[in-house]
Amino acid sequence: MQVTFNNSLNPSMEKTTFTLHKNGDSIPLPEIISIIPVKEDIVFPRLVRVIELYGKGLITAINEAHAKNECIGIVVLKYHVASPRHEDFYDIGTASKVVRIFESTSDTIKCLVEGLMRIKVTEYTQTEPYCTAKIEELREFSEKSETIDVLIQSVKTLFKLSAMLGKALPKDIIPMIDTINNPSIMADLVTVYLDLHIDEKQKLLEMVDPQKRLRIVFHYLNKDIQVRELKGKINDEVAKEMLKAQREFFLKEQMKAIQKELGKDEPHMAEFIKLEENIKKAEMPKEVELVATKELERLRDINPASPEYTVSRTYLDYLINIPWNKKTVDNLDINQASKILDEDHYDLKKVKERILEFLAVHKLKEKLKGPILCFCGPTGTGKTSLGKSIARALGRKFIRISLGGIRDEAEIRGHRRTYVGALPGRIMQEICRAGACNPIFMLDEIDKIGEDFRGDPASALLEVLDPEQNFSFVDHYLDVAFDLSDVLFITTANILDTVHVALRDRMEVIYLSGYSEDEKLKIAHQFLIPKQIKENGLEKYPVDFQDAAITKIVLEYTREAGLRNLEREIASICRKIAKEIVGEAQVTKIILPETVEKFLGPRKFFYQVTEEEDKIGVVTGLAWTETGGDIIFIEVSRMRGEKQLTLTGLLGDIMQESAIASLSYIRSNAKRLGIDETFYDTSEIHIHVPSGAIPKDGPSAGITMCIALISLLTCRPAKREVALTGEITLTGNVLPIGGVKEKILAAIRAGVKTIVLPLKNKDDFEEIDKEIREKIQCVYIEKIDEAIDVVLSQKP
Ligand SMILES: Nc1ncnc2c1ncn2[C@@H]1O[C@H](COP(=O)(O)OP(=O)(O)OP(=O)(O)O)[C@@H](O)[C@H]1O
Repeated sequence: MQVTFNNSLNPSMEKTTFTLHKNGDSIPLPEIISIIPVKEDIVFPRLVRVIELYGKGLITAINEAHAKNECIGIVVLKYHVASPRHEDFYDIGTASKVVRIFESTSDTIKCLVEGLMRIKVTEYTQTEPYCTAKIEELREFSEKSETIDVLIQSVKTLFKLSAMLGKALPKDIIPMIDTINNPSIMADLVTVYLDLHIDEKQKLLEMVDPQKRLRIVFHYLNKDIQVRELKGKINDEVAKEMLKAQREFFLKEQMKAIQKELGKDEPHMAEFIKLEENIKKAEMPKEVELVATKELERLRDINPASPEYTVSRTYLDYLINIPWNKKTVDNLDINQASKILDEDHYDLKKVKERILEFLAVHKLKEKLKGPILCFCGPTGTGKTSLGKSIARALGRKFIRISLGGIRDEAEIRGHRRTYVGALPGRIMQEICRAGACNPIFMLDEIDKIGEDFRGDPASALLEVLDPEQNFSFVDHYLDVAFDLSDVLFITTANILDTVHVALRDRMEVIYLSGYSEDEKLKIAHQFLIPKQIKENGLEKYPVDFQDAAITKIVLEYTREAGLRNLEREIASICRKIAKEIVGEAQVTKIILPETVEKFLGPRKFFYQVTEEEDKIGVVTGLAWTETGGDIIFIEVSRMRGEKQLTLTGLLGDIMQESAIASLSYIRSNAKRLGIDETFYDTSEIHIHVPSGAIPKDGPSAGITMCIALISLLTCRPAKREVALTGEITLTGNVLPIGGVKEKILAAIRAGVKTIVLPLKNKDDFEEIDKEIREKIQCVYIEKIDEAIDVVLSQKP
């Protein structure tokens, strides 16, 4: 239904044209009129509108009223029903005049009506073919007041404002509204253009007080303006966003074109899209994702031909490939772990026990945080392979890096990206390679870290190994924090003395000592031989290694506390057998001591001290090296000369000082020891430790050197079968030393019968297996003098 404003509405004509009284001369208002129900909109007095009606009854009513120039009453339906009856009509409506009929068919009629006044239906008098009813006029209040004038002005202003804010209105309505001063017309006209529900408009029609209507209209207009303002604001924001998006799109298109010109064409765009996807997939922490996104933005601006592009790209690749949140699932079944450890290693009860405790705590606490384990012991005693077993038992990835000889801090923590060819440190590189953030990380040979002008790698490790700090480890290259707290670090060392004090403090040391001959025999049978047979493809040609043959290898072809060389020699024999099989020669099936010599050549080591004669000035000592214990022979000789001490055999500072201390002790106690007090005035003393190419150090050869000197100066031969170890002080006290088990094993291997130990090492000796202890006699001393008669024979 379209509403149009009657053009004839102007102040001068208002009264004559739009007001109608019962006695008015245009159309008389009869007592009974036809009632026309409309569905949608209300016809207000003094306004015209086009209505379209259906149904024969209504068409007849309109046609008759038009022909007879009679009034009709237009009322609105309360609710939409298929065939409405008069109960469904509102009582109050508008008496109207049919101004013109546009078209009339048998079914519809379209006409222009003009509202005349408010009426009330009092009683329906006819319902067929159309309704007629008795009506009465609803007279409007018409007093004038200042309030009404102000209200009219306010409504005008708000209406105009609403139009300015985008209210859709016929184009000549604003100039026209300025001319209206009648409050009733003003209220009705504005009501027509308000977006109100039909019920609300009906209420306004029913109100006879124009001032009240004006107030309500004012209120609705106000609300309408507020909504429009809000809509405008939202629209502005949306438009701004749109503009921004359009601008970005436009710029990106431009950039693409520029990049294409510069040679950075589509393939690279595809690469960037891929990188963007990968960044999202990498599950990085929020702050890292931000860094990566920024770097990607930077990468877009770099010419792919420039070296800087590669640097930036490599950096991004590292950020993407770091397993920020990728974990392997731990297998915390203690029995299974114990089985795996036993499968891989012989004995090592204490170590295995400690590892199982570790796993048990992990199972209870969920997060394995705590001391870093450090396996300390001679080479080849199974430190690295234990680490592998733990990884296997836990179901974690295993990483191993050797710290031996590392001098540059950047090896641990990476170079800053400003350096040419910068890369992340070994820690982050290996974690990237493992693809999980919770591997077992073995830092091998922590005792061999160096230090120079390029920094102190040990200090960098302090952060890595500190559970309180390593949750935010920052690699210099990556420059973002990575959480290392899920990584299980295990370190290995041969000796603890050279390990940085602070590092040692962070670790729980588990000692692995060397193996005795018997143990080696068992390990060879149970582990090393089956392993080498498998590795050399001899599964189908079983080889029988006799005990005597293995013992021969252990004694004559290896000199170690561990098993590495033993395994190597066994591997060598297996290879020789493999060659026999392939060369179709006669295949050796049983390995006897003779076969060992045939395959491995002449013996490599001569330990047997019993093979040598007792001599003056030559004493058997025990040393502890990285390969375990070893025996050494300290030789001293005296020549004509004057107060000179010569030391040879690549002796370290501590060993040299021990030699000087021994000499001083003898010189100051010469008389008591039965030595000429002036011997040094006329002689030069030379102390030599054979195997001159091997560096030796440590204080434990002190008492050996002292006894060698006493032997020389008293001309009493030293028993070769007696070996000594202990530190000496200037007053002749003997101090305890380390590596007792390794030294004892080496002594037994070499055929030593008696060993002289500092009294304070008694506990260490008693901790060793009884079987081993029974093979050697031990003499404890507190003072060097107590060793003299044990080691030296009487003058010949
Ligand atoms: N108790 C053992 N039972 C079975 N095999 C063992 C045992 N101890 C060591 N091995 C074997 O000895 C070989 C050498 O061990 P591994 O490499 O672990 O020595 P390591 O202590 O790490 O030496 P390094 O200090 O030189 O690194 C391995 O093949 C290992 O399987």
